[in-house]
Amino acid sequence: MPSLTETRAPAARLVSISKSYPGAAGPVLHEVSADFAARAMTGVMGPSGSGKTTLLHCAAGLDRPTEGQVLLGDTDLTVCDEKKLTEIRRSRVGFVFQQFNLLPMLTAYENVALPLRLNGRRPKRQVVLEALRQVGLEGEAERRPAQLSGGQQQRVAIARTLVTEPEIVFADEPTGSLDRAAGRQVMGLLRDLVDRRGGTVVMVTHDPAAAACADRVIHLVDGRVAGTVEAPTVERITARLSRWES
Ligand SMILES: Nc1ncnc2c1ncn2[C@@H]1O[C@H](COP(=O)(O)OP(=O)(O)OP(=O)(O)O)[C@@H](O)[C@H]1O
Repeated sequence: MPSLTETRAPAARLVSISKSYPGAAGPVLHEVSADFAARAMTGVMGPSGSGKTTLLHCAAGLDRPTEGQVLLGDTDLTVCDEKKLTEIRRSRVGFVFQQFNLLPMLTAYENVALPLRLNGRRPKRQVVLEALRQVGLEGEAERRPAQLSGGQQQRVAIARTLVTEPEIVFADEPTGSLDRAAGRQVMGLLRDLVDRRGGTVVMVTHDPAAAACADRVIHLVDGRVAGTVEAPTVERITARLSRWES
């Protein structure tokens, strides 16, 4: 029987992408193909240097593959000019980074309102407060990032993503700077985004506990897809990791 993630049309798709950096010995990604199912969470795992962040950046239109196609819905990102890519990143894609990437001089409220301003929209106060409420931080709206814990800062970053209602959220090690409890809370929010709001998440992680929250895990080794785990659990991920990486 096909899995849940196989029966849904992909929100994004990599078609045989390769990526080389100028001056580097060889390609970092070798003809990688992957479908990121809509309304699902896909984890991307692999050893350090295996190309996870490069893959995420190519999929999100932050970088361009040297060869191959990147489809976001029906849009081929590899033929878009920079202006179009910027517009797509602002309006259709959300990002969550390991280091939160909040602007330190802005309050939590202002950080969450920022993507709407950048999109030329005048943020409605209720909309911004509702995004903060969804991550449990409506009471912290006037605090600056330095006045918040790491977990709270990441939750503000998630609220900043929710507020634009992106088609797809790319998260690069979203729990990598957090303790276990804060990491669990952040994963709960990303899971809610998929389960309650019909969102799509693609997440790079080293953490088997975070990856076990995904519907499917893709494993990269030396810039190639070494395998996938459907309906992953910590035990299955750990067992596969040791097999693929040995
Ligand atoms: N801008 C760049 N220029 C040249 N080489 C790069 C660049 N970015 C990444 N690389 C190289 O590409 C390879 C893959 O890097 P990437 O960051 O995608 O791996 P990763 O799997 O995300 O690693 P990690 O888990 O350590 O973050 C590494 O060898 C890295 O040194």
